[in-house]
Amino acid sequence: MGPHPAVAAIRLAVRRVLHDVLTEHPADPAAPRDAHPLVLVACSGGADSMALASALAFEARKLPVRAGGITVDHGLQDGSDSRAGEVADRMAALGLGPVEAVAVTVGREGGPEAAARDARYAALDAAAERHGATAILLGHTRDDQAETVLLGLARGSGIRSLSGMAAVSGARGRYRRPFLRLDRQTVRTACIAQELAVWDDPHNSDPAYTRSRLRHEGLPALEKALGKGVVEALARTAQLSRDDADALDTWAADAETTARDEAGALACDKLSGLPPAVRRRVLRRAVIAEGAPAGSLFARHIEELDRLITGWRGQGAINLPGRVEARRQGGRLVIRQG
Ligand SMILES: Nc1ncnc2c1ncn2[C@@H]1O[C@H](COP(=O)(O)OP(=O)(O)OP(=O)(O)O)[C@@H](O)[C@H]1O
Repeated sequence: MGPHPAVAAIRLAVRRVLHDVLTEHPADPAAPRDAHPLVLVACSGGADSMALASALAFEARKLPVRAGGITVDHGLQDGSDSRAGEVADRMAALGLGPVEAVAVTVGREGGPEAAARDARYAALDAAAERHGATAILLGHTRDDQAETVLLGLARGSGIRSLSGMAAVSGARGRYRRPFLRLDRQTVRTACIAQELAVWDDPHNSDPAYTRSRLRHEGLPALEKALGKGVVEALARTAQLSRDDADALDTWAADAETTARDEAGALACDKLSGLPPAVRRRVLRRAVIAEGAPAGSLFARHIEELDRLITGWRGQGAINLPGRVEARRQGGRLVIRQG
């Protein structure tokens, strides 16, 4: 008898990603194990990432791939360190190695959820470097993707935000999300079918957190009103938006090159001839290139810059995040760090 269909589905999703990794980083099956690429799972101990850990351990045995795991202790609850140790033990029991529990200090920048996420990714990046890992797998599902799209919509963001999470992201494509096309229910069923011990993060059901309210109240209400297909539709919106946003970014990169003069200033007439979506992207790129942190550059900053270009006065200056100044000098826009 084969595995439960849900278990087969999660294993297939992981196998595909491992094949992608091996296509990009070919490994000789006859070479010593140490020479095989290392793939780590980022595991919170929750159902999604434990299912991912189990599928990685299973699939890696059949391939020239080493499989390990990292769990991050955010230190936000009593006993979180011993729980992280337990998650590491569970990963080791699945046959993963190396496994590591990493403690981080969570700052306050941007609110508790964003601060925890930043600290987590910094720790995962550092772990990947330390262990020489080729890839890190994350357990985001199609349901997480739908939530991310809705959160972007509610912020009034552009299509880049609506494109949600990429299946492959990070420096050199380090982060991979094998479950992005699987629904959460399949992943949870796979956990139950394999009798995996999982830990439920109380934050995931705490109504103080926006994502948790969306997960437990918002999405079920939407499904009731619009039908069960809404999660799949939102995930499709993410994919379509990603393709559109990528196309606009490429257009903006070309337009920026064309608009720059020898001194690096932007020609206002060339910018004003561009569609607003492309012009906004060119401006954003130019400001970030001067050192403004992407996360602190908001739509209102770009709108202000846009008015500087299209304004009739032909002069003026504005200050932007990261001590970047934009100055209009007749037909030119000079953006510099002050
Ligand atoms: N403390 C952590 N340590 C390591 N990886 C983590 C940690 N928290 C989250 N991750 C990774 O990020 C993914 C998304 O986490 P998030 O908490 O947003 O979603 P989730 O649906 O609750 O996932 P899970 O059921 O695995 O906890 C997880 O599946 C896991 O791969």
